[in-house]
Amino acid sequence: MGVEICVEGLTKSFGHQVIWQDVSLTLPAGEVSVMLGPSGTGKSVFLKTLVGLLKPDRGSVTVAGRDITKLREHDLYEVRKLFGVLFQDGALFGSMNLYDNIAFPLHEHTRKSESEIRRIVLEKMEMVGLLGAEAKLPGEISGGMRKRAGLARALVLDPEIILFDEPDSGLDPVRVAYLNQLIVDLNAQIDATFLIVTHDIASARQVPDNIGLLFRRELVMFGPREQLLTSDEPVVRQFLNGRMQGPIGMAEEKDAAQVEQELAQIQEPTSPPGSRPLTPRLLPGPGITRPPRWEAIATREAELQRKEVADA
Ligand SMILES: Nc1ncnc2c1ncn2[C@@H]1O[C@H](COP(=O)(O)OP(=O)(O)OP(=O)(O)O)[C@@H](O)[C@H]1O
Repeated sequence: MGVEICVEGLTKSFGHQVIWQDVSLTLPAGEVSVMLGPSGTGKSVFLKTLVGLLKPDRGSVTVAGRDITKLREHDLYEVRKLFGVLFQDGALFGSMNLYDNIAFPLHEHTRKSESEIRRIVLEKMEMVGLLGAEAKLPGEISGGMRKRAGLARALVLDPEIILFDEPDSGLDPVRVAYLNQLIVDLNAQIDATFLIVTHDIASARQVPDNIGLLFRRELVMFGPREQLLTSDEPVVRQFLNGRMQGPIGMAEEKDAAQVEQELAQIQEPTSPPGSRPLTPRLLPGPGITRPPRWEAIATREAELQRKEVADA
């Protein structure tokens, strides 16, 4: 069913450089959340802190009831088994074929028989659409296939949580669309908690239940998708619309007067309620049962749209 991750008052710096401070949020069990933010705002550092690869200066990260920031290495190792991580480049071993790459965590962390390992590897390869490519080397396949192979490897230990670091980086828009569908389908099938770091706004609009935005060392917002997509918060609107005008600058150096002037120039500085139809959610593909929460989300989103129209 996936597990909840509860982050409270998390702060991380490297030397004198504060990356982010006082970050608090809950990633609900079994839901898909996306973390956005301009380059260098510490999204990857956030993922690494969640999985215990980096230690925060302050705050807690509670996973399955245990604060991982306080755990000793041995206990942390146990909690890490709940996680699957898809790194940006798939992080595959170049000299191993896909089968051996995907089987690697099973050989490392379990005592399963070869026939059981084979069954699991082929099952996960089928889930990500890679059946038949077992003998290929990572260098012989496309970037999209490497991501899928990395995802199959992240799945073999049946994780309760999957962290995706820019799964769409370097992929063309069609491959991104296929990957998004795969993410939504997988979430419906395995019910794990997903956190995706991405720069791709189209994905962020369609895929998650929840969206967060990091900016200027703070978590500006974290909440249900529809709340962020209809937000009037200038940073959120600028980022989701991919505009130059607004608080986010090339090097985050804009002053308040400049921001105000820019916002006044935008055609729809405060879009009237009801004028922002929600981007439809990406649904699980045919034959995949939707998790029960989908009905509640659809009702919630419909209510929000009705309220916006009524307020207009
Ligand atoms: N191990 C480290 N030691 C020192 N500084 C680090 C370390 N890891 C990350 N940083 C710094 O932390 C900041 C945030 O980096 P991070 O890679 O998390 O940003 P990001 O939001 O993921 O960026 P992008 O969107 O470009 O991938 C950067 O200034 C980076 O140089």
